[in-house]
Amino acid sequence: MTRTPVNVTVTGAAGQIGYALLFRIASGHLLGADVPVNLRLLEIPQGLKAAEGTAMELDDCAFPLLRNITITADPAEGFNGANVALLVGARPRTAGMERGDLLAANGGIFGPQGKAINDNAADDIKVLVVGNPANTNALIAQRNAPDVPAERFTAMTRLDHNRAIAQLAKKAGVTVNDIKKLTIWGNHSATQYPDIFHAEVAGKNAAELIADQNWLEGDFIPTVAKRGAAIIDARGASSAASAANAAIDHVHTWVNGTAEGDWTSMGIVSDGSYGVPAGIISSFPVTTKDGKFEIVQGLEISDFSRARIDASVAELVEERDAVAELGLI
Ligand SMILES: NC(=O)C1=CN([C@@H]2O[C@H](COP(=O)(O)OP(=O)(O)OC[C@H]3O[C@@H](n4cnc5c(N)ncnc54)[C@H](O)[C@@H]3O)[C@@H](O)[C@H]2O)C=CC1
Ligand SMILES: O=C([O-])CC(=O)C(=O)O
Repeated sequence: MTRTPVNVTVTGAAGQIGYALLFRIASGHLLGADVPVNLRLLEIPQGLKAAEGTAMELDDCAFPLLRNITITADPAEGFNGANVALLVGARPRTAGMERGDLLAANGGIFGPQGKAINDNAADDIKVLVVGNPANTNALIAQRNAPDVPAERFTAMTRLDHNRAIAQLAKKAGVTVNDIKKLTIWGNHSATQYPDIFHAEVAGKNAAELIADQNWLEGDFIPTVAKRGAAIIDARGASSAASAANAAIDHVHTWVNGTAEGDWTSMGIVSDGSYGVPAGIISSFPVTTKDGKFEIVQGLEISDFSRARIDASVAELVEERDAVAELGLI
């Protein structure tokens, strides 16, 4: 049976994440090895020529699943009929900046794109915001798309999730395959809280197995939370291939489901669970099935975890208030 192609829009297609992302979408890693895709590359006018070059290379791969490529600087055309939208296009930070410092530069991008999604995307649109500050940019896009169900707007904390899994696996001396139920709470920023208290290492509770509070507080949490800055310091540019990989993972898991006995982390519109104010876009532990996600409920939150979740959520509330002040939501 021939499946109907899925329309996937990528903004910032000519940027470094775009270059690492598009070839994997076209080769079937985003949605599945049997799902044909049409690519819509949305750029600003200055980025169109480079996007055309990338499209030439995509052609040259002769990907069996890639049906057609549209390149445009017009958001209405870029999001026309989109089933999946990856909002990557935004300025990256450089050394010495926090991601929140990008709010003024990037916030203005996401209102018009949210509106264009509202007016042009397919009814089943799923949106992942990657451009920083991702949670609050996702909030801006969501608030500008009143006809789209709020839960279709998500922000990427999967890179943090994957980073935390890698660090925990190293410490425990196991492979990443043995790590389950890791959670990133809060903002994709230095205040995020990577939580190992419910995580499992080969079926055993991670915090009890590691039993090393100094490592947890002095090494694991800051290493994960500040990894983006460490990459900028080492590479001279912000994470690209790992960010693209996380975007692929995020959407693949959303569409195809979490594994039995595991969950993932996604920035989603809070319903008030775990005391996170309803309406802000915060990272939670979620399970996914049939293209829908649910927050994992009933986890016991210790005082240690509570203080860290609250601090990150307080930052998200501040960011929400700042963009409200700027008239972006
Ligand atoms: N959530 C996460 O975990 C991560 C987020 N990021 C963020 O992703 C964003 C993109 O990073 P890079 O690809 O490295 O940046 P880049 O500078 O290489 O590429 C950005 C691209 O976006 C385009 N662009 C700018 N405004 C646009 C608009 N209004 N519409 C469409 N395209 C537009 C630019 O022309 C450029 O080609 C940055 O904000 C970065 O901080 C990066 C890594 C991880
Ligand atoms: O740190 C940055 O600016 C880029 C990013 O979001 C990450 O690598 O997590």
